[in-house]
Amino acid sequence: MKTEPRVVEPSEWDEWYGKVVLAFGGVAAAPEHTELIREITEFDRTLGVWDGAECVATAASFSFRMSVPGGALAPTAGVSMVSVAATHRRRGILSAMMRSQLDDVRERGEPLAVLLASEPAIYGRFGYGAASRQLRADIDTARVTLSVPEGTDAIRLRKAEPDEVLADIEAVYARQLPGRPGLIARLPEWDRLQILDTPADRSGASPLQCVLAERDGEVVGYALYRVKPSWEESGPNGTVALQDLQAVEPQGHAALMRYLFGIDLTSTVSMSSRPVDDPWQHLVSDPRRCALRSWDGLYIRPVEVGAALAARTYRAPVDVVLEVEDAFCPWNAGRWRLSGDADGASCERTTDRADLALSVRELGTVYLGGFPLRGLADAGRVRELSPGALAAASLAFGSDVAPWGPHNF
Ligand SMILES: CC(=O)SCCNC(=O)CCNC(=O)[C@H](O)C(C)(C)COP(=O)(O)OP(=O)(O)OC[C@H]1O[C@@H](n2cnc3c(N)ncnc32)[C@H](O)[C@@H]1OP(=O)(O)O
Repeated sequence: MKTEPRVVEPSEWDEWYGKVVLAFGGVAAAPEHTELIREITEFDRTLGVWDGAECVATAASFSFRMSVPGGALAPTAGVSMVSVAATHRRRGILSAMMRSQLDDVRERGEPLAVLLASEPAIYGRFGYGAASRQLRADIDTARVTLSVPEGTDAIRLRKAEPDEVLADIEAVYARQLPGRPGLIARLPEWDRLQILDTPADRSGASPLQCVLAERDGEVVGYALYRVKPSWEESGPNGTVALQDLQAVEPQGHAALMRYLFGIDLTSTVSMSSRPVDDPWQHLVSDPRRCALRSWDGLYIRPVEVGAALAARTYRAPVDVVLEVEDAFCPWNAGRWRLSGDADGASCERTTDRADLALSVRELGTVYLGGFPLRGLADAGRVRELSPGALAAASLAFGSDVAPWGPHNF
């Protein structure tokens, strides 16, 4: 069998997408969901592997722009829908697709690739590092109270149908982009994917609901959520399942959270993908009763190390030579001098002595500023070769705002 991945023709897409669905458990999405996925498909970035007439593996990427520390939007390949048929697994097909895809991303001049992994163990070997975490919480709103900041009462809340206020929602999301590393600028049609609402998406909960936060008539935040009712011997015990919440100011955020806490007949607000520094954590009376925990979030792969490191800014001045190891994309291997500060950076090849040694995967982990280089050094994954270099670089790479990837793909 020829395992060479090749680009998928539009006429092959149904077969191709059917294999994606099968690999993820075989539960077909609603027809409108499938149609939307087809519409957002970039066919020249959609790979398949065929065994005769049968598609046995899939991998797609999208032409995203991702917010990096400093606020620039860096061209980034968004990798998704990766699968290999159970009949063809563990014979190197994923590796062949990753090879082909990363070569293509490089040719396109995109310095970074990003993905959300179905399983954390898959992508490290291809140079992807876990770069953010996503906060999960189940807040006991019957017992936990919220103290909102002064001025919150000036926010007006308005219920709306998500599709009728999509432009307002998107305007708030777009305003967030430069301030939070990891956010992905929305491509055309992807806005509709975020509010897709078919019975299959609901798992027994209500249709998607939307509440807007307005100040003086201007939309400053929104929450998208469902309510899952539950009736028990002791009374109503429903759950508010938060899908997305964005606010451009503290009072908007607090007003939306207070609203969610107060929805009648519910006693839990549940969330599975929030930034680890989500501000409501500073407003609650009892964080223990919020059942806080976290998952891995974005996985970042510097595809062109020099361009990737020059695309972001640095929290403190840095001038460091990195010895980078990259077995899968050897064009990155070797020494790079990174010089930068809060205004910009350059990263060029050098023959100077190295200050720090690390693999490209570790560079991916620290790229968005969510994990310190210091922690990786303590784990033995970064080596300090010049005394003092680690502390300076660790400070410079950090971000005051935690990276977060709420954009589904
Ligand atoms: C961004 C996304 O789309 S995430 C979605 C990923 N897809 C899925 O989870 C769907 C279900 N799973 C699958 O389709 C497949 O099992 C895949 C795509 C994860 C792996 O495909 P395969 O063709 O079997 O992988 P391949 O044979 O190239 O394996 C390469 C190496 O990765 C390892 N590997 C592959 N999958 C996994 C895994 N799930 N966990 C740990 N290691 C893995 C293999 O053992 C192999 O290691 P080796 O080089 O040391 O021998």
